[in-house]
Amino acid sequence: MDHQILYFTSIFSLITFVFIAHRILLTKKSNSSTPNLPPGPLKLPIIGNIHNLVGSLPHHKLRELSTNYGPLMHLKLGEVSTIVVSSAENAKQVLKTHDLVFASRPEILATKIMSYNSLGMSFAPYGEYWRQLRKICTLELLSSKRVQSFQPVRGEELTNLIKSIASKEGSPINFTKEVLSTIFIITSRVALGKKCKENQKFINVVKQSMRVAGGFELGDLFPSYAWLQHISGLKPKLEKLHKQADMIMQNIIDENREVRKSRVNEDHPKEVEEEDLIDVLLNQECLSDNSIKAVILDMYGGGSESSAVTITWAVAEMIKNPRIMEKVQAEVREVFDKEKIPNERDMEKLKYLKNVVKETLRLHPPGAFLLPRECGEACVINGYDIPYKSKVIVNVWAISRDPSFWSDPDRFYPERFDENSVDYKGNTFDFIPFGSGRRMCPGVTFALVSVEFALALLMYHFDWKLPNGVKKEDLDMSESFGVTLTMKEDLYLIPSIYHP
Ligand code: HEM
Repeated sequence: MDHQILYFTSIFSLITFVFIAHRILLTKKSNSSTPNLPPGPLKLPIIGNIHNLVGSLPHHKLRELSTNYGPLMHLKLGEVSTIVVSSAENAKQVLKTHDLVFASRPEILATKIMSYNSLGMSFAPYGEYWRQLRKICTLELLSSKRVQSFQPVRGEELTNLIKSIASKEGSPINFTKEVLSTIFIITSRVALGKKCKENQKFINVVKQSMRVAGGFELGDLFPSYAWLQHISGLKPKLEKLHKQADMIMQNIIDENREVRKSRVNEDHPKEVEEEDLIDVLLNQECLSDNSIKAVILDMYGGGSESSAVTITWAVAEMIKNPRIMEKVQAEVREVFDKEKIPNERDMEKLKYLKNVVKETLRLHPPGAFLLPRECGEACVINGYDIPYKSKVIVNVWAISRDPSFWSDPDRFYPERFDENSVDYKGNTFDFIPFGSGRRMCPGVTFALVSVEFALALLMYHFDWKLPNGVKKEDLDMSESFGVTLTMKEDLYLIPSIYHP
């Protein structure tokens, strides 16, 4: 036994030694040909700047570092050359001036496993395949017309949410969970159809994989050492979740194919308005089953938590600022009362509520770093060399709190948008919660309709207060960094019915 322990310790020490020696040699070699990189903190052998990220949340830490090293910063995270962008001007350089150079995404273990080797739109390499998917998504899946056609599904599920909350009147509810579940169910029904029996199981698998995939992964930081992927245990966890998700989705696809066949035989195919996203995808002959499954996962991964978390942050901010909540409630109640019944069509009249959503996305962008980009060819920005294959992180969270653009930047103040006509199109680089350029979020319309209408209903039907005598000043607004920037603690609130 002792011999065995000695044997394994020696092997382990030898591997560690070879690894460290190899890294030091590589670091020296690359240092000798270092181009004029953007400034950044001193890089340590092997780990580079990983230690600089320890201690607080990554978006906070990177903003702190950028105040010392500037809005275009170079870090080495393990093996990965990383460019951090922390100002609107530099974001414009990356996302507009050099849009084409930065149109790809780096390969990430989680999406490689979950999205069938990055077959989804979010992480597909820039090129013909991605263009095809993007076209299908913008013209077929997420066009305004299609988003409108899902109005009954959204209406029904949001009504269920209101009913469920009303039944718990007077007692604390887990607001975060209630909203997240509803948004997941809406996505599920829109993507997979109402009758899918396994929706709830699928939702759970997707939720789990998002939990597991958030954060920096050791294997992604040292891509040339594939064995590191096994150390964190992430790979087997993701593989297991992928298998479960794959089985459920494949069943749904097969079932849908059967139904379509029998409908064609009976000579009454589905009307366009009845089509779920899966029908639309099955209509595209160019897509393999794996591509269809990867795109469905995009809808969940991209759309569910980000929309739900925006609603939760908005309500938390309003709880802290009762004046704002009262103003929103007065507006919503006046508009909806006039029409007798809440209706998505009246959303255009809710100017102040729309400002509240904008202000929420400014202070709490769900994608604090957008989705990462990759430098497709060496280029120069502001006189600095950006190496080929560098990973690019745009710290949107820092940009939308930049005091040189935003007065009193940390204050939740929706009125700032009364005079500021900034929109979500990604042309004003101090406000880019949905990104910008060719990889900008294709789900903006879908997201805004869900977020704004859900908020309007929650403000129309209920008054809200904190439970157990918690004062608004004591509400914990700490963040948790993951696939999306969520509240660290679930938000608990007591509803009282205003409009039954
Ligand atoms: C409040 C809600 C949402 C926010 C804040 C958000 C934000 C973002 C951001 C920042 C990106 C990266 C953009 C870039 O790299 O420039 C993105 C990409 C993406 N989003 Fe969203 N998103 C939201 C909702 C949705 C919804 C509802 C869907 C679909 C149903 C969706 C689907 C996608 C997809 C597929 C991509 C990848 C696009 C590509 O790489 O070509 N998102 N989103």
